[in-house]
Amino acid sequence: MADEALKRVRTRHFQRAKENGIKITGLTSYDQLTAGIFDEAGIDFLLVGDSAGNNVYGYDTTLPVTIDDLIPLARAVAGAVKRAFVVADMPFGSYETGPDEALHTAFRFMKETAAHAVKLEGGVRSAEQIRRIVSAGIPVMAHIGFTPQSEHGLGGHVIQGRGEQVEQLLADARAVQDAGAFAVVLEMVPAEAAARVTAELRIPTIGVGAGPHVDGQLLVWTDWAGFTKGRIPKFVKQYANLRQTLTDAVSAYRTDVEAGSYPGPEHSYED
Ligand SMILES: Nc1nc(=O)c2c([nH]1)NC[C@@H]1CN(c3ccc(C(=O)N[C@@H](CCC(=O)O)C(=O)O)cc3)CN21
Ligand SMILES: CC(C)C(=O)C(=O)O
Ligand SMILES: [Mg+2]
Repeated sequence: MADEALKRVRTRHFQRAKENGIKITGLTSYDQLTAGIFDEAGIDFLLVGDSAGNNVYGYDTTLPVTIDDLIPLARAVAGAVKRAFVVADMPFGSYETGPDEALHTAFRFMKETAAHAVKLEGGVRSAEQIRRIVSAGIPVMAHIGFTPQSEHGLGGHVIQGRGEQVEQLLADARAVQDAGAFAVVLEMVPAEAAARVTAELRIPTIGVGAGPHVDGQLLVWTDWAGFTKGRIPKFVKQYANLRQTLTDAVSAYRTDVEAGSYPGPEHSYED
């Protein structure tokens, strides 16, 4: 979506990008420093993901994450951007009981942070929630395919939409579009299935492990930057090796302090 250099990204720009065949780029962010860097680099949208559970809070899954865990992060990210569209992820247990709960949660993110939209997981099963939030004037990004909040129900990190399952994926995609979502994330689905969804929908598809035939891409920034500890999904391309960079830096610091070579005169004050 590269042009419109300084104008804020809006939902209509997502729509226009799809219509004009211009790819949309997204990354997660959980803090103001990365948000500022990604925004200045022209990333179109930043997701304050509940993947903060793994990447900020040290949980094994996203399930324990609460609204109160995410609000300060969403405030930091939204406060740091000039152009990027900021999406706040609704955590597990904050919208499933019904449209009233979903709208209440969306109101909290919109009133207590400067985010521009919310995201929630689920297709057909979340359509009424999406409809209610959208009817209150809040844009919703949907999320179908592999939905990490249902990891246990889905039996692990299992690719969704293979073979006959593509019909369910298409039904979910139609349901979120009909409910008024402005875009839909497709996570861990075969490239062919994502291509079918993308061709059928009017709204843009954002792939996370969904191959190239989608309208945009999204990655968890710590995966993409080589910061994540442990296994990263196959779909991630690593663009940096932050973990190694920081490991080398901290070893050098420790060595210097132990050897008495830091701080030197240039880091010390005179009387
Ligand atoms: N987009 C995204 N969704 C996630 O759920 C997620 C991330 N990123 N990144 C951080 C963690 C790490 N997660 C994952 C998810 C999948 C694999 C994985 O290895 N998947 C296999 C395919 C599934 C399988 O057959 O097990 C792979 O080869 O990619 C690893 C870590 C879950 N988390
Ligand atoms: C991986 C993306 C889609 C997400 O929901 C998150 O980072 O929380
Ligand atoms: Mg999430």
